[in-house]
Amino acid sequence: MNSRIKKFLSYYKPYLGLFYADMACAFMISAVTLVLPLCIRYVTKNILDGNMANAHQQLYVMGAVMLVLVAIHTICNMFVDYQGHTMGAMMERDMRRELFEHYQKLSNRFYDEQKTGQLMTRITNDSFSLSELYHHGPEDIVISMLKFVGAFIILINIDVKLTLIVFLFLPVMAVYSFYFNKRMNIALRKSKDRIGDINAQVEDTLSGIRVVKSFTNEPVEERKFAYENNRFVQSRKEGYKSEAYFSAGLIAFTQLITIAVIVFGGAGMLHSSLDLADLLTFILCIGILIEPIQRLVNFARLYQEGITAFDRFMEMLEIEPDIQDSADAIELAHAQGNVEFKQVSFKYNENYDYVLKDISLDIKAGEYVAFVGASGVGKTTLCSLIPRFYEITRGAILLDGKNISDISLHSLRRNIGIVQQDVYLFAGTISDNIRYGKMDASEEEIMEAAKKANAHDFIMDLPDGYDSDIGQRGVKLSGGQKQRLSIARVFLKNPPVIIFDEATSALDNESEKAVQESLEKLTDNRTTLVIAHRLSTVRNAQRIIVLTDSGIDEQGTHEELIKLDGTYANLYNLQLKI
Ligand SMILES: Nc1ncnc2c1ncn2[C@@H]1O[C@H](COP(=O)(O)OP(=O)(O)OP(=O)(O)O)[C@@H](O)[C@H]1O
Repeated sequence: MNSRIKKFLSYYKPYLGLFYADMACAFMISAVTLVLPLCIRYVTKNILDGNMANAHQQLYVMGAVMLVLVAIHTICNMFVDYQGHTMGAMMERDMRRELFEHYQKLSNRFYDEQKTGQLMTRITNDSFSLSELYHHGPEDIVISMLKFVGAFIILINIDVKLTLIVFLFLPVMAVYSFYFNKRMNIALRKSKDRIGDINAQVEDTLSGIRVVKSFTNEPVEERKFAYENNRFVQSRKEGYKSEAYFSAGLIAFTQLITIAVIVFGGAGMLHSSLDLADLLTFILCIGILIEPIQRLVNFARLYQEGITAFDRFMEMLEIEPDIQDSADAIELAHAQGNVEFKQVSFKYNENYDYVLKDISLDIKAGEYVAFVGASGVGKTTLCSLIPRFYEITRGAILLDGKNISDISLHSLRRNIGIVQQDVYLFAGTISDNIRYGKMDASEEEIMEAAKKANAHDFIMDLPDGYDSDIGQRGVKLSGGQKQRLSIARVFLKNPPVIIFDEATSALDNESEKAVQESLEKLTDNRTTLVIAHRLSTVRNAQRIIVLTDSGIDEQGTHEELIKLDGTYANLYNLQLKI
């Protein structure tokens, strides 16, 4: 069996009991639907013809039988609707969890190329389409087949000629239904895309709401939004038009078939080849015969959408994370913090130029090293290679003498703390965000970390202290406050190596001083790599490494480099003038 089909079916495995029960109910629904008209036929043909002695009693018995059938039908319908959908939702949850876990394994290189909105669509909309197929697919096929074949057998047993007349209509009806259903699907897909465009537009405007307001460009944004919003209505209009043709057409076909049956069946009655009970049963069975067509058309749509979603799901799942643990990766408990670059070269993509070329660098445990250099020269890139956010192209990076590609990713990253330039805070409270450094930290530990990060005082000034909500991405905090929270987070993590990518945007003097002080405390007894933009950070460094496009240009202490009167001295003098 094709491996994708196998994978598709594997999601049923934990719910086989529920699946079989669902199928059994689908079978019962079809059976009862077919037996009911036969009961009505029996009543009209045998009980109501006035020849039965105990007609009254028989009538009540049949009434009771039909009541039981209706009860079974109702219970089975409820089971299919409730448990069947629940099974679909649980399968959807399983697939979503698998994809989410996979997303977390994919590397930075992957995310550099992707749009977050599209990845979100795959994990939400696509899994929903699949859950519908998982649940309704088998059920629709079973019910449709059983009803269609069952109704056909009943009809042909009543009157062959009349059945053939009905079957003359069916191909036309099927073609008509598939045609309009296809158009409906195209419009449906279009309107889903339009919703995606509206989402993107809203996200864009709301993310940049401060810029919009500062330029008083609200009308411009409203126009852009109105454009997308109107395109959505247009696509919906097309969809509703096809839907109207589809639904009204199906009703018309059913009515046409019923009229044909009444006319031709009536003629049969006049010629005494058919009685009233047969004609009545025939008319009741027409609905049962036609309903599967509608169901199958619906199934075709579900199938198409579900399989497309499954293909997209598998495409994503089959992307191999390009940074993984090696087969015999070692666990590094607590590193000392010696970091060595051996002839390291790196480019982001095969088609790009090298960002770093033959970098060799030996940083001793506990050393405080600052990287300086022009913007875009590769300072951030160099540091992001140590936690293996990107795989180096050539050379080797060693942590305590061990090649980082031989260390398990988890233990490597556990030993490295990073304070990013663009601090990312999660929606939630101050406490939640600091705890991110150590998920089992106590309230005392959190407060201790905040104190070390010079964050405690400003936190206590907030109305809810540590329980204050910081808003989406920490919008309710200043740049310096966000940075101190991210430093507190690293204090809790307590790694032997830290990378501090200094914020380029200027902090006010007080904030800068607070950040600087907390950073100094953080660097105690740790290997510290600072991507420096400010003179104050550079001056404190035991070693300054000056990067240029051609690699490491100079290294030494501030005094040594000033004396050298080279690139660093130039940079320094330039900053002083500003
Ligand atoms: N994810 C990425 N994909 C492709 N190229 C990238 C990526 N990130 C950075 N670059 C490129 O790599 C080069 C080095 O960027 P990097 O951010 O390391 O420089 P930097 O020295 O830290 O700059 P700055 O001081 O402005 O932060 C730049 O030319 C940049 O355009």
